[in-house]
Parts: sequence; structure tokens; C-alpha cells
Amino acid sequence: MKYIAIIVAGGKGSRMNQTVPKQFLELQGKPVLMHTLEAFAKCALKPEIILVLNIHQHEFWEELCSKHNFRITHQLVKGGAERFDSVKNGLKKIKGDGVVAIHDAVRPLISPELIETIFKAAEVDGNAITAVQAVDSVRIQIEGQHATPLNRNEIFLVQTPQAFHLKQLKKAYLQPYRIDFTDDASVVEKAGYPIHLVPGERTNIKITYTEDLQLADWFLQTKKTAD
Ligand SMILES: Nc1ccn([C@@H]2O[C@H](COP(=O)(O)OP(=O)(O)OP(=O)(O)O)[C@@H](O)[C@H]2O)c(=O)n1
Ligand SMILES: C[C@](O)(CO)[C@H](O)COP(=O)(O)O
Repeated sequence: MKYIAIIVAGGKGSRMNQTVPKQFLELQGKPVLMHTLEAFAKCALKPEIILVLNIHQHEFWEELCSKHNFRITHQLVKGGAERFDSVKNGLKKIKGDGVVAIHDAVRPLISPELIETIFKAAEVDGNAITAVQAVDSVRIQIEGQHATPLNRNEIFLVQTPQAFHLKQLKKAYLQPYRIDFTDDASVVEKAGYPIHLVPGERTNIKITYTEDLQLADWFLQTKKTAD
């Protein structure tokens, strides 16, 4: 079986409010994005890596690779206006059959072991989506109404990687973009495929706000000390 990873890094990081998009910010001495690619390169299944980046940042990325002597083989593809478009651009580069894992560049703490689990689970079930169970109490509030509680044992917070048979993904990504396509699972589900959840990792945080970068730094520092 062929394993392919699409790492989406085409975003602006507007919620982070920095001059450089968050995927390029330094984490333990190197850009966030390099940690993410390293995790995939360390996965025992040795997936082929496709990196989706805004076209105006390709040169900058190549400079960063030289500066950090970064040698992991990957194919560079141009990003799109929405995450959906970036994934679509990555998919266009894939020929033949295989299992494809899509991952946010800004989740640099993903473990190589979870990547392998996700690929293998998708191979069996058609797709595999990482998620962790809610630990806080959860309520839903519809505009103009009082907030009502939900059963947190039934609430899962969805992460990436999300892996799929290429056939499912290609069919799903023929659909037009919708605002409620917040991840790949929502696109594939809309195309008629049931979604399979796999336990994620609580440390696999998405760097969205400044404090997330501080938290990621702490996790990595702690891991380094433990190793
Ligand atoms: N047009 C886009 C938008 C997002 N992404 C990627 O999708 C992942 C998850 O998106 P998010 O955390 O929302 O990143 P940004 O869009 O950069 O952040 P923000 O919404 O704060 O601007 C990120 O790795 C981001 O680079 C992408 O490849 N192409
Ligand atoms: C794909 C994702 O990371 C799954 O949790 C999430 O939906 C991305 O959301 P964002 O608003 O684009 O950060």
C-alpha cells in the first residue's frame, strides 16, 4: 500500500496576530512546520510527503530549509484561499491508489506512532479520524436561548491527522466548498461515507493563539528532559 501525507500550511495565522504566519514561528530553535514534517518522516510507514504552502512563501520556506539544513524530502504545492482549497491542491498531485493522511502543519506535537495507527486504521475502515473525548462540562447555546448541557461522554474533539482511502477523498473533494467544511471528515461525510474515530493525543494541540506556542514549547522541553 502507498501512504501519502498532505501537510496543510497555507494559512495566514490571523488569530495568532504575528507578522510571520504561525507555521514559521520558532519552536525549540526551528520552525513549527519542521517539527511536523519530522514526525511524518519518523513514521515507520515512510509516507510520501506533500507540503501545501502559499505560493508567496515557497522561496522563504526554501531559505529556511537551507538555514536549518533541513533535508526531509517533500513535494511543495501552492495553497488555496480556504483550507479546503489547499487540501484540494495537494490531492491533485496524487496519482494511483493509496491511503492519504491530511494533517495541520500547526499541530507539530503529533507522534510518529499515532500517524502509523491512523494510516493502518484507515486502510481497514476506509477512514480514520483522530479525536479526544471532552474533559470539561459541555453546553450548547443556540442564539436567543439558554445554554443547555450535553453529555460529555458523547462529545469528541476532532484533531488531525485524518486519513482516508484516496478514492473517498477524491470523490468528496469534487463537492463545492461549504462553510461547515471545517475539516476533511466533514467533507468526506457529506459525500456519504461514515466516519471512524480513533483515540487522539491530548498533546497534539493546534497552535492557534500565542499561549498554544508556549504550551507546545513546554511539552517539547519536558519530553527532551525525559528522553
Ligand atoms: N487557506 C488555508 C487555510 C489554512 N490552512 C492550514 O490549515 C491548518 C489549520 O488552519 P488554522 O489553524 O485555521 O490556520 P490559519 O488559517 O493559518 O489560522 P487563522 O484561522 O487564525 O488565520 C493550518 O496548518 C493552516 O496553515 C491552509 O493550508 N490553507
Ligand atoms: C482541521 C481541524 O484542526 C480539526 O480540529 C480544525 O477544524 C481546523 O480549524 P481551523 O478553524 O481551520 O483552525
